[in-house]
Amino acid sequence: MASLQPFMIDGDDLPTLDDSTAPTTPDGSSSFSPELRPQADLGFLNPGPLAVTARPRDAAAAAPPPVRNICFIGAGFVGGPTAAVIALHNPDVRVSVVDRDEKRIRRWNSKHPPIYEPGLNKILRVTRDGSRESLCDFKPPAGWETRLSPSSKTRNPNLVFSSDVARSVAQADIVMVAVNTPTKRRGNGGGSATDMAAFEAVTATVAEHARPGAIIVEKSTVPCRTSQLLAIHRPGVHFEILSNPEFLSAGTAINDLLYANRILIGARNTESGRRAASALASVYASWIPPERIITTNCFSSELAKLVANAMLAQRISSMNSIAAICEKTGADVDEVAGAIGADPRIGSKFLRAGIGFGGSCFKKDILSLVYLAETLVLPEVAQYWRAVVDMNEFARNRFVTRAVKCLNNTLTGKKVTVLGFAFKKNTNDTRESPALDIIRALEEEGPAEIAVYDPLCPPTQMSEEIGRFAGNGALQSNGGSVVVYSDVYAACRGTNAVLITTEFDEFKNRAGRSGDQSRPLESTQTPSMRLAHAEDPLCPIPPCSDDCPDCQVEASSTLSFTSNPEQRRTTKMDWTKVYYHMRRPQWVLDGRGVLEIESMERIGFRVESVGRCGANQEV
Ligand SMILES: NC(=O)C1=CN([C@@H]2O[C@H](COP(=O)(O)OP(=O)(O)OC[C@H]3O[C@@H](n4cnc5c(N)ncnc54)[C@H](O)[C@@H]3O)[C@@H](O)[C@H]2O)C=CC1
Ligand SMILES: O=C(O)[C@H]1O[C@H](OP(=O)(O)OP(=O)(O)OC[C@H]2O[C@@H](n3ccc(=O)[nH]c3=O)[C@H](O)[C@@H]2O)[C@H](O)[C@@H](O)[C@@H]1O
Repeated sequence: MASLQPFMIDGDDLPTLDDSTAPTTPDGSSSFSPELRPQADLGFLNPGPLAVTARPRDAAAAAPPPVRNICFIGAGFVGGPTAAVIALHNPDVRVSVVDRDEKRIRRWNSKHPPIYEPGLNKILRVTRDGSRESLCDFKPPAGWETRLSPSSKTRNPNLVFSSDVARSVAQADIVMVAVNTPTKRRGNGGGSATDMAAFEAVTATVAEHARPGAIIVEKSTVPCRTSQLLAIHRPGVHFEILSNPEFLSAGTAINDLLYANRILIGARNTESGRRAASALASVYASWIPPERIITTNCFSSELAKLVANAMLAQRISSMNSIAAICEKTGADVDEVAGAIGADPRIGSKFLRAGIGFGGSCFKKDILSLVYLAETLVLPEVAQYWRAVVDMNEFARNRFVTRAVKCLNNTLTGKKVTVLGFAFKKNTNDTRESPALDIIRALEEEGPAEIAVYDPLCPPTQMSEEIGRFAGNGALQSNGGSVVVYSDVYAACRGTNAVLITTEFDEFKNRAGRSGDQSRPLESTQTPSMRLAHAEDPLCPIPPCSDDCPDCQVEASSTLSFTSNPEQRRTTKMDWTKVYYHMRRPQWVLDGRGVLEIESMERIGFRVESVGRCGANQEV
C-alpha cells in the first residue's frame, strides 16, 4: 500500500508588413524619436487592472487560439524556472527551452542544473523526466486553480531543453523571449542604455523560423516601446507581439511563480492583439486566479517592469541614506524601519538597510529608466533616478571604510573574511553582487588574505567570477590575496575581521531582524504540493557521461561543499567556534543586519552593523 509522503517544494530535493526584419534599438535607431507618438491602437489604457477574460468584445472573438507548444528562448534564471512552472501546470502543453549556450543546455538536461532555486529540482524532475506512478497532488490555495488532475496515474515529460533554436521556434504557438538585456557597455548610451544585441538577434531568428500566427512574447525586461521598435517582420506574415514582464526574485523564484501576485500582459488594442493576449492568459489561467492577470497596452507593460524595479530599489536606497544618519546619531535603522513600516501607506517590505542592492536587474533597469528620461529630454527625471544608484554605491563604500577603520586603517599583513558571495540569500546568482565590489575595495588596501565563503556558490564559480571582475591577479593562486573556501570555519580561521555580505540564514545568530519582511507571506509559505508514492515515483534523472565536467568538479570539491545545498543554506554556523580561532580583537562587520549584536558581544566579538552606531563611531 502506497504511503503518502509529503514532498516539500521549497526543499531542494525537493506591425507593419514589410520585407525587412529591421530591428532597431532605441539608441541606435534612426527612426527612434524621443517623443512618444500617439498610436491608433492605444485605446487600451485601463483605468485599473482588468482580467483578460473580460476583454474580448464577443464570445467568438474571445476564443483564444489553442496553445499546445511554447518555446522559451533563453535558458537562464528566468527562462528555466518560468518554463518549468508553466510546464508543471500545463501538462498537455509541450514547453521547450532553447539556448545558444550548449553547456547550459547540457546542464539543464543533467543532475547539475545551472541555477539553484529552492524547489526547482523537484519540478524539473516531474516536468522534464516525468513520473511513473505518482499522483501529483498540487493543492493550491482557495481561489487558485490547477489543471493538474490528482487522479492522473502517470505524467509524461513535457519540458524539453535544447540548443536547436530554429526547430523549437518553428514548432511553437507562443515564443517567449527571455534572453539577457544588460546595460550597454560602450557607444551611444553606453553605461545606461539597454544592450539589445541578444534580444535583437533573437528577433531575427524568430522572424525567420516562427510559424505564421505564432505569438511572440517579450519576457525579457526591455526599454519602453521595444514592442514597436523591434517589430518582427516577414513578408506577408504578421506576428503579434506581447509584453509579459517577469517579476520573480532570485532565491524565491519558484514561490513567486507558483503564487504570482500579478501577471502583466501588454497587448495592442486590436482584435488580433486581444486574441493573442487571451491565448497567453489561458496558459497562466491554469493556476493563476483571473483577477491577478492584468492587461495594459504594450508600452505601459514594458514601462511598468522598469518602474517596479526602480521603486523597489528606491526604497532600499532611501533606507541606506537613513542608515548613514543612524550611524552618526545613535538611532537604530531597524527601529526606524519598523516604526515607519507600521504605516500601511508605507508598508514594511524592502526597508532593510545594508550594503546596498545587488543582482543583475535593479541597477541596469534604473539606468535604463535614466536613459529613457535622458532621451526624452527630461534631465531632472534622469537625475532623480540616478541618485538611487549613487546612494547604493555610497552604502558599499561606507561599509568598506568602516571595516578598514576598525582595523586601525590598515589591512597590511591581515586576513579578512567575506561571508557571502551571492547577491542575496538562497541563490547562487552572483551577478552585480555587493560582495564583489567589497572584495575589490578590500584588495586595494593590500591585505595578506581575503578569504571568501558562500554556502551555495561552488568555489570554482566564485574563483572565475573574482578573476573576471577583479582580474585573475587578485586570486592567491596567481599572486593575489583572494582565497576561496568551501568551509566556513577554514575561511574564518586566523582572520582579523569577518564581513557579512549576504544575508544567508547560515550566518544568523537569531531568527530575523525587524525590518526583514521583504517577501509577502504567501511567497514564503511552503506550497502544499505533495507526491503520493510508494517509492520514488519520479523517473530517473538521465545519467551523466563518464567525462561530465560537473561531476568532476563535484568530485574534486571538499565534502562540505558537495553536501545537499538545502542543508548547507540552512545550517547555522557556530559563532563561538569562529571566535576562538580568530585573531584578537575579534571584529565582525555585519553588512546585512543578520546578527543580534548583544549575544555576539557576550561571546566576545566586537560588532559593527550597518545603520547602528558602533564602538568606532562618534555620536
Ligand atoms: N534574473 C532575474 O531574476 C530576472 C530577470 N529578468 C529579465 O529577464 C531577462 C533574462 O534574464 P536572466 O534569465 O537572468 O538572464 P540569463 O543571462 O540568466 O539568461 C539569458 C540566456 O539567454 C541566452 N541567449 C542570449 N542570446 C541568445 C540567442 N540569440 N539565442 C539563444 N539564446 C540566447 C543566453 O545564453 C543565456 O543563457 C533579462 O531581460 C532580465 O532583465 C526579469 C525578472 C527577473
Ligand atoms: O527584475 C528582476 O530581476 C527582479 O529584481 C528583483 O529581484 P532580485 O534582484 O532577484 O532580488 P530582490 O529580493 O529584489 O533583492 C535585490 C537586492 O536588494 C537587496 N535588498 C532587498 C530588500 C531589502 O529590504 N534590502 C536590500 O538590500 C537584496 O539583498 C539584493 O541584493 C525584484 O524584486 C523582482 O521583482 C524582479 O523581478
